[in-house]
Amino acid sequence: MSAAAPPQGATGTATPTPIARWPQARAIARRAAARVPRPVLELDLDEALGHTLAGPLAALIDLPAFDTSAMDGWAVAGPGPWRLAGRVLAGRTPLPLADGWATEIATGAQLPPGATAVLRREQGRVDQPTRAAGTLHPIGVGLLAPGQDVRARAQECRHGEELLPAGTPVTAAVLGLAAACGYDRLTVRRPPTVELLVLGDEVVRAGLPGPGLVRDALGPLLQPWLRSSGAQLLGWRAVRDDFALLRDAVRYSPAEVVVTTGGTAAGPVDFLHTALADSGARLLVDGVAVRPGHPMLLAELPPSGTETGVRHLVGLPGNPLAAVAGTVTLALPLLHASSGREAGAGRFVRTARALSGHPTDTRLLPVRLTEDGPVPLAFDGPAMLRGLALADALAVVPPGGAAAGERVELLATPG
Ligand SMILES: Nc1nc2c(c(=O)[nH]1)N[C@H]1C(S)=C(S)[C@@H](COP(=O)(O)OP(=O)(O)OC[C@H]3O[C@@H](n4cnc5c(N)ncnc54)[C@H](O)[C@@H]3O)O[C@H]1N2
Ligand code: MOO
Repeated sequence: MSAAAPPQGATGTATPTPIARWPQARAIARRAAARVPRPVLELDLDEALGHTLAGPLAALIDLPAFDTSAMDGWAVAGPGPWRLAGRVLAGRTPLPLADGWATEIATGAQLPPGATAVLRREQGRVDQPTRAAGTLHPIGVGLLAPGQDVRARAQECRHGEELLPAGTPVTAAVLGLAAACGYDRLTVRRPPTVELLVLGDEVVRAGLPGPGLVRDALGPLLQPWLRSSGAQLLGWRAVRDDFALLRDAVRYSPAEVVVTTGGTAAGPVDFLHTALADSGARLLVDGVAVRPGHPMLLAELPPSGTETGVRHLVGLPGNPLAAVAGTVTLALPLLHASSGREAGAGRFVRTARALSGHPTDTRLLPVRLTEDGPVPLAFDGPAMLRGLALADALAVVPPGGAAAGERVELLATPG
């Protein structure tokens, strides 16, 4: 027996787990995350990007906070022509405006009390006998409607109004909205920590692969996907095809979620199952009725030295598109749920053409979205990424295929 081989007896779990249907596998992954308590953190806005809101975001002020001019021009009171006096710039407090008067105003400036509308610069002409005084005449506009070109206070939201639900991913737009309504810090879920282990002696991380070797496609592909799930990626490393190395890498990983690639099948150096059994892991999913990717698995790991809570391992198959299928089926649902993100309603489109499926299993198909719905891309074999790199989404084709006119679910492929 080589040093790479598992010990006698460590040949897998005692009770084989039945192959899960694809929707069931996703649900199991989400449910597994529910067992993990998830504390909250307060972060400055510039640290919060990519996290997930722990509670609803409620406005701390009215938005806008005051009646605001939507245009450069004049704030006017009553019907024109108007006598002209002064100006209001953004950021200044205006004086009240009496009926029949107008004052020059900038976009974003606070409307003077008493003003009824804003006349745009291009809609007015000023007779100005002196620099201090003049008369403003409207050109080409009839009676100004009350509130014309005024953004009324609280038009967007009222103080205390809920703007976003708990579980919303913090995007750049969320940061902008939070800042606009008064936040300096956000309360977010503490992200789950993840470590990526890339298995396989044949996998090289740089340069042109030599004879019999392949370049690691999954480290570069999966790191951004895992990060975009709301998780904190602790790092990734290559693990050689050696039973003890793999077992220890899994056992002592500091992460709450370990994601492995390769080693899921039954090859002579596919040690993942035996390493899990030897580590006291409990398989929650061991194979999924999906193509590609059917050897994917999900296991619950006992606590490690550094991580004392429940830990999980997602085993992705080594074939790159199969690993992608495992990511969208098990890894992302687990990590989204751990981050407090909602499952979402799912996105469905009608397919104009029939999509061929697997006789008994769900098929995940890289597609381009056109006016006719999803169009399958060529080069969609389990070992290929050429189709995926051009894809807008993965179409979920039910067992037996989808007929023309049928609705199919689309899974987003993170950017
Ligand atoms: N007897 C059986 N053999 C296989 C089965 C089966 O059911 N019975 N399933 C096949 C399917 S389907 C898949 S998928 C693969 C899964 O294999 P593993 O998860 O054990 O992965 P490996 O054997 O380590 O690698 C498979 C393939 O992928 C290449 N690879 C691995 N890692 C990377 C990487 N990081 N970047 C690029 N390419 C990678 C590796 O070189 C192999 O070509 O098992 C089938 N066999
Ligand atoms: O199902 Mo495998 O996952 O075909 O490549």
